Amino acid sequence: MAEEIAISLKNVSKCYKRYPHPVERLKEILLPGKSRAEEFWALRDIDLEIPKGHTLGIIGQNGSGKSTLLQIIVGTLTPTTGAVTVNGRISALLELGSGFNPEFTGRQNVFFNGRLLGMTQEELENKFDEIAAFADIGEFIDQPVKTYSSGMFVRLAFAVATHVNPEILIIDEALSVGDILFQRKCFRKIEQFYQDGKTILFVSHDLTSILQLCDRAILLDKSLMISQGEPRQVALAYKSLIAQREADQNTDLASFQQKYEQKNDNQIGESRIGFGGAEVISVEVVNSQGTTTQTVEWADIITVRITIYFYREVVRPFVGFAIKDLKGIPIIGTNTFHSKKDLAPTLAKSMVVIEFSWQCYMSPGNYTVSAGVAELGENHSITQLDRRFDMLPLAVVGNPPSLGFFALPINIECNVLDNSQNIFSDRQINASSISSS
Ligand SMILES: Nc1ncnc2c1ncn2[C@@H]1O[C@H](COP(=O)(O)OP(=O)(O)OP(=O)(O)O)[C@@H](O)[C@H]1O
Repeated sequence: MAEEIAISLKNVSKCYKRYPHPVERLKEILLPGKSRAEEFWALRDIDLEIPKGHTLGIIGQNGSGKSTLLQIIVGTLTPTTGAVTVNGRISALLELGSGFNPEFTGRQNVFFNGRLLGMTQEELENKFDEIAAFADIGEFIDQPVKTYSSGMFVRLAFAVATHVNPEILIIDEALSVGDILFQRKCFRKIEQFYQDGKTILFVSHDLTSILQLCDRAILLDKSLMISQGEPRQVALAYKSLIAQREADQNTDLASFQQKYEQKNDNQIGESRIGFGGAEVISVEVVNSQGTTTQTVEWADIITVRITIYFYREVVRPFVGFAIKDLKGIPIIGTNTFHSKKDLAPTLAKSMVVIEFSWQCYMSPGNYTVSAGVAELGENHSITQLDRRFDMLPLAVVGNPPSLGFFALPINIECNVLDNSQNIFSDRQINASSISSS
């Protein structure tokens, strides 16, 4: 059965008028008849369908068109060309302060903003305590919002946006303003929305958040949508783009090579960036028996062995690896520079093998191994010579009793202080305080 579409954009473009100098705007008013504005296309030919129940991450450098796209979807901007269809009630957290009256108190704004978002007075009265508890800004709820810090603002705005029962939730970067505990609370709320089958659009420069929260992503660049699909692939495309921009700015290095291969046999797509000069020839994982393998036992001592060929002399080389989970979230990794194991200068046409060994306490599951070689320059500037993302799949097997990314041996002690209060058997510990840790 075809998926129901929550948001559809067909050939959407947005053109702004820009004046090269403010005086040109004045001239246009005083001497009408001739437009003195220049056209600026903030979005071009965007074709996008977001099925219901999906969480879409939107990635892109500053000025790439992300906010323009969201505003067009929300309806606060009209596209210059193209058509937008939205199926479902939207609640959006766009610019800080939009939808709030600065002179009103937080309490008044909950009602003001809630009404704008389609709630009735009665619904808001019923929800108010829940909204105030989520925002958790204490007595500031009765102060004018113009006196709020940006963190308080986003707390209240997020609380309202997520408690008005939207079918589509749109969040533009706002969460980065809140403190870490509030961010966690918001993430849980977004995950809850996802589980409830709602559609979410999420803009962030933090790729880890995109990987954690989203099941698909798009990359905008200079008004165009240049990549869409699985978040891990789109995040890699973004990293390649950033590396390419850095390379373009570095005119000393004539050739920037970018290779991209799809390795379907491993179900992982390798991505590769670098200036050349050295090459990661191979990466192997070796277990404590000395066997090269892609499946290791939990708690075994494993070695990541990286073989590098240096085409030229590199004065301050460093080599590193990263292990990521299948969402692309880094789990463990280091490099010789961070580990203060400086490598000697290498000669041209030399082969070097570097080994990183550790006891593999990663939780059982599937991972990928990435590796790279780089050169340290003046002022700690870094030139990537060859970085190979997701070269190798790695499975950790075993059955350790633990939660989280690592299953570390945990020492548990119980001291019975008073026979009448055996804390474990009497379940005196508050269950919610355990589960929220
Ligand atoms: N009202 C406007 N008039 C003219 N140009 C505008 C206007 N609003 C946005 N732009 C331009 O359109 C481009 C896209 O802006 P937009 O705010 O959508 O980018 P963004 O990807 O959200 O950036 P950021 O990550 O910095 O928020 C930018 O170059 C911006 O300067």
